[in-house]
Amino acid sequence: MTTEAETLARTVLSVENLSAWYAESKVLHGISFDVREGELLTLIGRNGAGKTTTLRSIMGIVKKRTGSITFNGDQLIGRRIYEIARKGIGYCPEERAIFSSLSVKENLTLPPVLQSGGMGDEELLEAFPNLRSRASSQGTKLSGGEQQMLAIARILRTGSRFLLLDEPSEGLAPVVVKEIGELILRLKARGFTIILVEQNLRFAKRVADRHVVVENGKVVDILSAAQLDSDMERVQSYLGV
Ligand SMILES: Nc1ncnc2c1ncn2[C@@H]1O[C@H](COP(=O)(O)OP(=O)(O)OP(=O)(O)O)[C@@H](O)[C@H]1O
Repeated sequence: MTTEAETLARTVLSVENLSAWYAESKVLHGISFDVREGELLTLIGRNGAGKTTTLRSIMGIVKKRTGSITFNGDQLIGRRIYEIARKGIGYCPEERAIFSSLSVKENLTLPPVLQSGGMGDEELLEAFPNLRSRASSQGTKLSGGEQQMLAIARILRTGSRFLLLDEPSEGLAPVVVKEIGELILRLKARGFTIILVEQNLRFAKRVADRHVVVENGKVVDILSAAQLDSDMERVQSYLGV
């Protein structure tokens, strides 16, 4: 059943028949899905299914791609990374990309503000209290959870309202995964639209509205949160768990 909110929310990102290559190797084979305003969508699937490549294709990091990716009606295929970032898409890669020689404060202030409405430094330190006490610590001296928080905080400063988060829970202790989950839910409550790549189904289930299942570079299923709840076996079979 479609809820009234789903019917009313407009489509922000539309991916249609997306194929992508690394050199001569084709890894995405016609991916299609839509993301609505304020929605939190996960990409789930086994290792190597093509989830990260989908995010990297949206962001323009994977350059050889065909099909269509429209963001607020603008075509992203053929656009460069900085042009895509300027449209208000923030990407948080799996490896977090914290600059090791820079302090927390320097890491935070490095990316340019691209859109108005980004969080100010004080607002960010309020939202991420553990970063305040670590403000002058070197990036790599942080715990995995703190690095993940910093990586997310950094894109919030740019003013992006559409976030691509690649496995933010990876390698973190359960208590930290819970904190990251709470942070993501707070962002959702503030109206951010999010695509989350996630292998941790329990985590994905807690935060998402819909789940796109990717297998061998194709979308094989799209499930609502309610469908995931009632049919965990189906999803687990996709993930081979
Ligand atoms: N830089 C690269 N050059 C060549 N092939 C790559 C590169 N990065 C990924 N691949 C290949 O592309 C396919 C899709 O990888 P991708 O990283 O998108 O998968 P994934 O679903 O995100 O899985 P994972 O969770 O393991 O990152 C895999 O077969 C992978 O080996």
